[in-house]
Amino acid sequence: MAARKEGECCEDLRRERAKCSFNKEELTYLMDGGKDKTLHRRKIEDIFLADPEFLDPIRPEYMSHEERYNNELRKACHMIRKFNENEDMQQLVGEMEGIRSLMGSGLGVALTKDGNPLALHFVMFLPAILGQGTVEQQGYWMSRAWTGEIIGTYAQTELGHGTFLRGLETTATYDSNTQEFIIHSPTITATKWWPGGLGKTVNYAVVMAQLYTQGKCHGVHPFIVQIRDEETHQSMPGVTVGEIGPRLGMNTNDNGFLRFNQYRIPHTNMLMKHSQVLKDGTYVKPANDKLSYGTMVFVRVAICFDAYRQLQRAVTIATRYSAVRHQSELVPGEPEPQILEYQTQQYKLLPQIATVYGIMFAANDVWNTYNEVTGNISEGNLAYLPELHALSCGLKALSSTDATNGVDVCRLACGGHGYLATSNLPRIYTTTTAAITYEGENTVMWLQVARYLIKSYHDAQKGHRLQQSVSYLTTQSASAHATADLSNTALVAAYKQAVSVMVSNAAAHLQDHISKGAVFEKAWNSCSVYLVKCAQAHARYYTCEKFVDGVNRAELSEGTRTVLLRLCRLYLIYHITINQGDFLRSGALTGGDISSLEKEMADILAALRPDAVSLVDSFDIHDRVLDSSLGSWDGNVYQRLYNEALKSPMNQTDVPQGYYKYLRPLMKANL
Ligand SMILES: CCCCCCCC(=O)SCCNC(=O)CCNC(=O)[C@H](O)C(C)(C)COP(=O)(O)OP(=O)(O)OC[C@H]1O[C@@H](n2cnc3c(N)ncnc32)[C@H](O)[C@@H]1OP(=O)(O)O
Ligand SMILES: Cc1cc2nc3c(=O)[nH]c(=O)nc-3n(C[C@H](O)[C@H](O)[C@H](O)COP(=O)(O)OP(=O)(O)OC[C@H]3O[C@@H](n4cnc5c(N)ncnc54)[C@H](O)[C@@H]3O)c2cc1C
Repeated sequence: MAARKEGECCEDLRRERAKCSFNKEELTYLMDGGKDKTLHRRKIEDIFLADPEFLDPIRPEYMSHEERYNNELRKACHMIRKFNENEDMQQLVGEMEGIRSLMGSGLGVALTKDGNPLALHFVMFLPAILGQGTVEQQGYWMSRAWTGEIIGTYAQTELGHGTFLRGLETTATYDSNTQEFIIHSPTITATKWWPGGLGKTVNYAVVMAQLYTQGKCHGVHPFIVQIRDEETHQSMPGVTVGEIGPRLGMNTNDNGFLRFNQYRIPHTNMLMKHSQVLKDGTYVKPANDKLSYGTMVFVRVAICFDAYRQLQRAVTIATRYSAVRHQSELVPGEPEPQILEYQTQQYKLLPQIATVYGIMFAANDVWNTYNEVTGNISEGNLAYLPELHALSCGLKALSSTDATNGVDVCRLACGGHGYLATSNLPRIYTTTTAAITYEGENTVMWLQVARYLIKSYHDAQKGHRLQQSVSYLTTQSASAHATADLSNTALVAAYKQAVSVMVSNAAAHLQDHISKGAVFEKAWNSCSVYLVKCAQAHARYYTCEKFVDGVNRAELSEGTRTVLLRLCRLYLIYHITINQGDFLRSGALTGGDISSLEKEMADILAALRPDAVSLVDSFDIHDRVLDSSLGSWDGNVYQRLYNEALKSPMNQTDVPQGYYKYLRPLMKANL
C-alpha cells in the first residue's frame, strides 16, 4: 500500500524514521491484538479503499446539507451491499466487530466522513435487539436487520429529557383486548430528539417508553416500532418524523425527531428478554430493573475504543507535521528547527501518544469485564453489574474527555494550518467531542461513578468485601508517603492513596451536611463538584494500573518494551504533575517527590523525541483514514495544502459572482 512504503517521504520524515529505536510492527500488532489481526485489517483496508465508489466527488464541506447526506448514504449502502453480496467478504470482515469498524472510528471514517446514516443501525439497533430481545425475537428481527432489509435506530432521548430516563414521557400502554401497545407522545417535550439515522434513513426504531399495563406504570422499556412504510418509505399514519437541523459536527447522521399519536404496535414488539407483559396484561418483573439500560452499557464500552482511535489520528497528523514544520530560532543564527525540537511541543504531543495506550489498555480490560459480567448475567448472577456500570461510565467519561482535549491540543499544535478543514483536525474534533455528550453526559457519568465509590466506601467501613476495582478503599490509609520509592508500582499506589483519601473526605463532607440537617440528596448536590473530582481520580488510577499491567504483560522485544515503558512512565508522571494538589494533600507524595518527577518528565520527553514519528507510524493509519493535508505519510505538507486550496469551488472562477452583485456597486458608487 503506497501510504505505508518506506522511502517515499520528504527528507525530514526520512531522517526521523531512520532514528527509530524499536520495532514498529511489534507495537502495531500489540494495538491490533496480534500479527494476524494486523494483516487482516490491512487486507480489508486495501479492498475497501481501492473501491472507487468510496471516493467523494468534491470535499463534503463544499456540499449542501442534503448533498452531503446523499453522498454518505450512497457510500454507506454500497458498503453494506459489498458486504452482503460477497461471502468471502463476510468471512473476511467478520461479524459484529468487523462491521462496527467499517461503520465507525476504524476504516469507517475514511469511507464515510462526517457521520454515517447507517451507524446507529449497527451501533445500537442491532445490539439492542441482541441484548433486550428473547431468542425468538432475535431470530426474527436480526435476520431482517442484519441484511439491511429493515434499518433501525435507538430512540430514547426526548426534547425534555436525555439524562433523566425515569422522566421520559413517551408511553406504551397495553391494550389486552387487541393485544397491542399504544405508543403515544403526550406533550411536545415527549418528542424523541437526537437519534442518529432517525430523520430520513430508518424505517424502524427501538423506542424506549414508559410501560403501562393494567393501569400501572412499570418504567422505561424497549419496543420495536415501525416508523416508515417498508415499500414507500413514507412515515406511518400516527407517526411524525423528521431531521433536527445542522449540528456542530456529524451532520450526515440525520439525527431526527419523532412523535406518536396513539400509534398501535403488536404485543410481540416489546423486547421481552428481561421483563414481560403476558397476553392478559400481567407484568413480569426483570431480575434487575436496570437491565433495560444494557444497550447503553455496551455502547459506553465501545466509545472508549472510538476515543483512542480518534486521538491516534489527531496525534499522527500533529506529530508528522511537527517534524516537517520549521519555525523560529532555537539558537540565534542557526537554521530554523523542526517545531518538534521545542520541549513545549513535545509536552503537547508525547502525552497524547501515551494517552492512546493508556485508554487502549484500560478499554481492553473493561471490554473483558463486560463480556464476563454479561455472561454471568445470562446465568442469573447480577453481583458484578454495579461494578461494570461504574467502570463503563468512568472509562467512557475519561476516554471521551481525554481524547477531545488531546485532539484540540493537536489542532493547536499545528498553528494556523490546524484550523483548516483539510488538516482534518476540525472534523476529528467535532466527532470526538460529541461522545462527551452522547451515551450519558460526562458529568452525569462521573456522578454515577462517585455514587458507586461512596457506597463502596461505606461498605468497606462496615467490613464488607469490596469488588476488585475499588478494593483499595479498604486497604489504603492516609499515612504520609515514607520512602523515596518512585517506581511505577509506588506511583500507582500513590494514585490509589490519593483517591482513597479524597473519597473519605467526600464521605465526611456529605456526613457534615447531613449532620447539619440536609437530606442526603441535597447534601450530595452540595458536594458534587468534589465528588466528580473523586470519580475522575478513580478512573485515572484505574487507567494507570491497567497501563502498567498491560506493558508488563505484553510480549515485546527489549527496544520496544523500553519505548512503551517510557510512554507509560510519562503517563503516570504527567497526570501526577497536573493534579499534584491531590497527591500532596493526601500525603501520597511529597513536594520533593513531585520535583524529582518533573525533572524525570523532562528527561523522558527528550528520550522519546527521536522516536516520536516512528511511534505514530506504528499506529499504522492509512493516509485515506487520516485524510489530512498535514499528516500524510510522505510529509508533502505545503504542496498538499496548496493543491487542496486550488480545488475550492470558489477558485474555479477568477472573479466571483458576488463581485458583480455587491462589491462592484459599492466600489463604483462614487463614479
Ligand atoms: C456513531 C454515533 C454513536 C452515537 C450513539 C449515541 C446514542 C445515545 O446517546 S443513546 C442515549 C443515551 N442516553 C443516556 O446515556 C442517558 C444517561 N442516563 C442514564 O443512563 C441514567 O438515567 C442515569 C445513569 C443517569 C441515572 O439513572 P436513574 O434511573 O435515575 O438511576 P439512579 O436513581 O441514579 O440509580 C439507580 C441505580 O441504578 C444504577 N444504574 C443506573 N444505570 C445503570 C446501568 N446502566 N446499569 C446498571 N446499573 C445502573 C445506579 O448505579 C443506581 O444504583 P444504586 O441505587 O445501587 O446506587
Ligand atoms: C451527536 C449526538 C448523537 C446522539 N444520538 C442519540 C441517539 O442515537 N439516540 C438517543 O436516544 N439519543 C441520542 N443523543 C442524545 C444524548 O444521549 C443526550 O443528549 C445525552 O444523554 C444528554 O442528555 P441531554 O441532552 O438531555 O442533556 P441534559 O441532561 O439536559 O444536560 C444539560 C446539562 O445539565 C447537566 N445535568 C443534567 N442532569 C444532571 C444531574 N443529575 N446532575 C448534575 N448535572 C446534571 C449536565 O451535566 C449538562 O451540563 C445524541 C446526542 C448527540 C449530541
